[in-house]
This record gives sequence, structure tokens and C-alpha cells, in this order.
Amino acid sequence: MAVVEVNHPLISHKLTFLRNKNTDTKLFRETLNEIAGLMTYEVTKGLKLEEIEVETPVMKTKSYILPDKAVAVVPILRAGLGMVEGIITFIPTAKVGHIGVYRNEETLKPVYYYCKLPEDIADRKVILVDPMLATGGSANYAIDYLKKEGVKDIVFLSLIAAPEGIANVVKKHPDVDIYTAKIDEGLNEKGYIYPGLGDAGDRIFGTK
Ligand SMILES: O=P(O)(O)OC[C@H]1O[C@H](OP(=O)(O)OP(=O)(O)O)[C@H](O)[C@@H]1O
Ligand SMILES: O=c1cc[nH]c(=O)[nH]1
Ligand SMILES: [Mg+2]
Repeated sequence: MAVVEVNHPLISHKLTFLRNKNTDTKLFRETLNEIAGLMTYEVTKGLKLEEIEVETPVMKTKSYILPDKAVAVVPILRAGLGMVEGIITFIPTAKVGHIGVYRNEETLKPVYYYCKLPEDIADRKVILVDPMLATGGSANYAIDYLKKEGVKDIVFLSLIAAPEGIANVVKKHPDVDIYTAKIDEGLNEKGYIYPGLGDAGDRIFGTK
């Protein structure tokens, strides 16, 4: 189990735009995908490669490729969608599943409403994505769901994580590595991460 805060000047710089309440939807979307792309570099460091022979203009040589079935990306709807493009830009062979879970605003409990996964999901490493890890309820629900589908290798990729949410996921799923661009201070009385960036889904899709 690992909890990794991906510290990089480019990520910290871009995160500032996402935090800023005056950032418009277009810049918010673009920047979130850019950070997701940068974080993909870190999350995929341990991926296993296949050795193949390739012919350069000069000679034959051994080289390495990612097997086609290596990765699936599963965004937690809606906000997770905001990171998918940035990830699959770097892993074009990744299949994309969707799991719909929203958080009840009063109870803060996850409410399930949709799922569609690639048929061979159990054979792949799953990058489960959601920009916000707050109480950890949505992440835990989605991880439970994926495990029931037979997935064995899951990594959770978030943008901002609250210490409470990290603790809850680590407790329930100690085998799942968590990557985040920033571990924030905590959760306020409404269950929002502070300082945070507000409601990620609303900011991506302009719904408020
Ligand atoms: O860790 P938790 O306490 O479960 O909170 C985090 C969840 O809340 C947000 O989704 P939201 O319910 O706002 O749905 P949306 O993505 O459709 O806006 C966020 O994108 C996570 O999925
Ligand atoms: O701060 C938070 C907490 C949950 N969901 C969000 O989008 N933001
Ligand atoms: Mg939301």
C-alpha cells in the first residue's frame, strides 16, 4: 500500500488555477486534464512491458511495448470524467469503464446509479479516477464494486485528497495505492475539502 503525493512544480502551478474560484470552465477542464496527464507518468511507473524485436533503419534490436491489455481507466461519474482524456492521451490502448456514484448532500453517503465496464476488466490494471477524495465513501464504493467484478490491481488517482478520506480508503482497501496531487487540510462541516476547489463536477460541467 502506498499513499503518494505527487509533488512537481508544474502540477503545483496548475493546481493554483483549479483552486481559483474565478477560473472559468474551459480553463478548469483543460488544466485538470493536463494534471491528469502529468500524474499518469507517476502512476504507471511500475507497469510491466513486453519485449519485442523492432527493426530500426540501421539494424534489428530488442525494444519494449505496453501490452494492449495492460490498463483500464475507470472514472467515477461525473467529476472523474474530467481526468480521462489526459490519461488516455498517454495510454491510447486503455479501455474506459464508467461507474456512476454521487454523494448524498445530507448523509454524505455514496449513491450508486450506473456502471459499464470493459469485458476484460479483471485482466487489467485499473486506474480509478476522481479528482476529489473527501470522506472516501465514493472511492470505497467504487473499489468494492471493481473487486466484485474480479479486478485485482487497482490504483486510485485523485487531484486533491482529505486526510480523512485517505484514512478511510487505506483502512478498507489497504492493497490500493492512492496517488494525489495534494493532501489538503481536512473536511468542513458540509463535507467539502478545504481549502479544496469547491465542487469539481459543477466546475467541470458548469452546472452551478
Ligand atoms: O469522498 P466522498 O465524500 O465520497 O466525496 C467525493 C465525491 O464527491 C464528488 O462527487 P459528487 O457527489 O459531487 O458527484 P458529481 O461528480 O456528479 O458532481 C466527487 O467527485 C467524488 O466522487
Ligand atoms: O470538496 C469536495 C468534496 C466532495 N466533492 C467535491 O467535488 N468537492
Ligand atoms: Mg459534484
